[in-house]
Amino acid sequence: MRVLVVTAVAAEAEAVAATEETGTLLRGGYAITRTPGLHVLAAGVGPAAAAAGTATALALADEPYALVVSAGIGGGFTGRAPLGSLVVSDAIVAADLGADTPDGYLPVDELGFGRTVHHPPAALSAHAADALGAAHAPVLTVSTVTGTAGRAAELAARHPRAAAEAMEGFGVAEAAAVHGVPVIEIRAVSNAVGPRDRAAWRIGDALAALRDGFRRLTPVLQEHL
Ligand SMILES: O=C(O)c1cccc(C(=O)CC[C@H]2O[C@@H](n3cnc4c(=O)[nH]cnc43)[C@H](O)[C@@H]2O)c1
Repeated sequence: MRVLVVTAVAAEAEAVAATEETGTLLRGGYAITRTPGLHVLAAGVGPAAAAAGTATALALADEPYALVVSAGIGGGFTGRAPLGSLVVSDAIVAADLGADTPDGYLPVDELGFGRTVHHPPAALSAHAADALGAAHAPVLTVSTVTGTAGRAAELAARHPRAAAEAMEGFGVAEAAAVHGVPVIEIRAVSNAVGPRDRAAWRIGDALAALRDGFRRLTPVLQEHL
């Protein structure tokens, strides 16, 4: 069983891999840390970087991966995912991939092309959420971090079950789908989705939650993969 975990930055990769070993460079300049059963790639911030890095790692793998995990810190929707908590996706949703119209936002699938949702394996994601004490809910992928109450309310109304937003999950999922590999997303909440307030970020707490979450995840992966 081999799992590819894709983070945005090195601090997230270090929390996930929980090893003293430093990563090596994959073709394309991506840092990858290989531990038994878990390969952790830092692919950069945003859906495009995440898709490019994931696709590269999957294409260059000498053995197939059984699962791809998009992991890192994220924003939590108020009342749904508090600071320092974890969210395991039951859906990975592209929340700003579409068109603005006089009648409101239209997602790209309603425009007649592409898709906006990937569904992780249901039993695996439910078991993972249970083992991690995490919310089991949709995670939104955005290209622009939400920074106002108005935008937060708009997203919360459009996605009433969404617990978190981040910037990479949908890109990772698109690349995984091309390679026929299942995908889940795990986010540790570092900030609330809403008005910009950098002083309120709790990145250290979120990275600690991510580290603890991956320690609990290993037996779940062994059972399902
Ligand atoms: O400058 C800001 O106001 C600001 C607010 C939140 C996050 C950022 C980032 O640049 C971090 C992007 C990075 O972290 C993930 N992340 C963390 N919190 C959020 C969020 O609330 N919404 C979207 N992404 C978030 C993201 O996946 C990136 O990897 C800046």
